[in-house]
Amino acid sequence: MVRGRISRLSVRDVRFPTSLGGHGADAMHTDPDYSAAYVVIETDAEDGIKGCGITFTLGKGTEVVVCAVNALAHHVLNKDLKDIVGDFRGFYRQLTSDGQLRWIGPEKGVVHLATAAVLNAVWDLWAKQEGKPVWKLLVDMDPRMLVSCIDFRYITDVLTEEDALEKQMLAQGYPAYTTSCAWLGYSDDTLKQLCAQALKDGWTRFKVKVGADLQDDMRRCQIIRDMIGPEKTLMMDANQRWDVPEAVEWMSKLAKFKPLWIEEPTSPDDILGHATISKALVPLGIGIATGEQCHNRVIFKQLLQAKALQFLQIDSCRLGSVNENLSVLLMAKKFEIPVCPHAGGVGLCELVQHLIIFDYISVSASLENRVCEYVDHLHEHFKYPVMIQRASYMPPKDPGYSTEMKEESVKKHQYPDGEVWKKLLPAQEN
Ligand SMILES: C[C@H](O)[C@@H](O)CC(=O)C(=O)O
Ligand SMILES: [Mg+2]
Repeated sequence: MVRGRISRLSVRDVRFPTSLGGHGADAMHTDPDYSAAYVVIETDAEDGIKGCGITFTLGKGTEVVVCAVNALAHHVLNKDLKDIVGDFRGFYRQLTSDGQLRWIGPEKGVVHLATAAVLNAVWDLWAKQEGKPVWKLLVDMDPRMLVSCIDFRYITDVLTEEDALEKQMLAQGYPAYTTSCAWLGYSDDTLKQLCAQALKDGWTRFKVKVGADLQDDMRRCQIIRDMIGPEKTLMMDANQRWDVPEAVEWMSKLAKFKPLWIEEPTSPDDILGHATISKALVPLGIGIATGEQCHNRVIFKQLLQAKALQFLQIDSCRLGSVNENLSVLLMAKKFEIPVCPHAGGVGLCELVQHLIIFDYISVSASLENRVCEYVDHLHEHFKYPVMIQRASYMPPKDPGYSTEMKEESVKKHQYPDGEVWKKLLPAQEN
């Protein structure tokens, strides 16, 4: 039973100095410090249960997301949780359609990242109170209640509430792929060492970062293909580095390494550009994957309508939490496009596993061409870290959205006053 009135919302800027090890680097984001705006909401209920939510950032700018969370706080404070989840669509819309704040969105950028962090905390709180992991809360939910969480505004031309009520169920662990071996910040030796270890650990699908330098890409892709052999799956990720013709030309040269997909070949806003690239590369056996920087459900709708992608990558912290992701999962089902979520960062694996397990059980009922990203960084800072077995995500059992961070990790990494940053900042200033 949901209970309590939201009595407190706090938000902290938590940063991990991942750039020091080259972790997370790609052709456009060369020195990311994986970070999060970390939201905790409390209620006046006697159970003392807190809801924790994050959104993922790359270091600088997290303070801006923190400001945006604070600007949204008045929509959450003093609300009964029962009223929020009883009209979740209305609450979602209240956050995303604030008559003043929407000017600096709408439903995109910093204000949408902040919305995701707040709503992720609400979902965590709700699931903890129900004593279920979020995926199970969703699976068990009456379909009418489920669709009542979705804001169908702007997508009724492809998906209506009636369409959404026709989906079905099943259950299992979820196949994963690894990105951890081949960040652009890694030397060839590190790449080889991590790839050998990943093979030993049973990984069969690997993603490599490309796009900064063609000769470099050819060499690194050759190393990986030689190591994993012809049968295992290779994906490539350019992180928006190219113009449209450049993407086609570059990938035509990398086609010999047989990538399943090229991810984010160009600007995430260029729907027709993605369609052009897709038209050119699909005949070479290369699909287009995108979504980790897709603003909202409307852009996903248009990518689907334009046949601009073959693999759809939802992100648990960029869209408006579970609510908006539900609408995208249902649209992907309708267009028969497999969902292969973006994960990694700080906590993205922890969150998105709930969405993809729900997708499999309740929406797609298929594993064909479906795989969820896994990145082996920063899980030790979470109270309920992901569990990977035989290169698959095992369904989380703890109540909530797996969003809660260990308090000592938050304290240590809080920016700029945490122990880690107090040591690092004077060194970086010199
Ligand atoms: C900056 C991030 O590490 C980015 O490269 C992640 C990404 O594109 C992915 O995991 O995919
Ligand atoms: Mg990517």
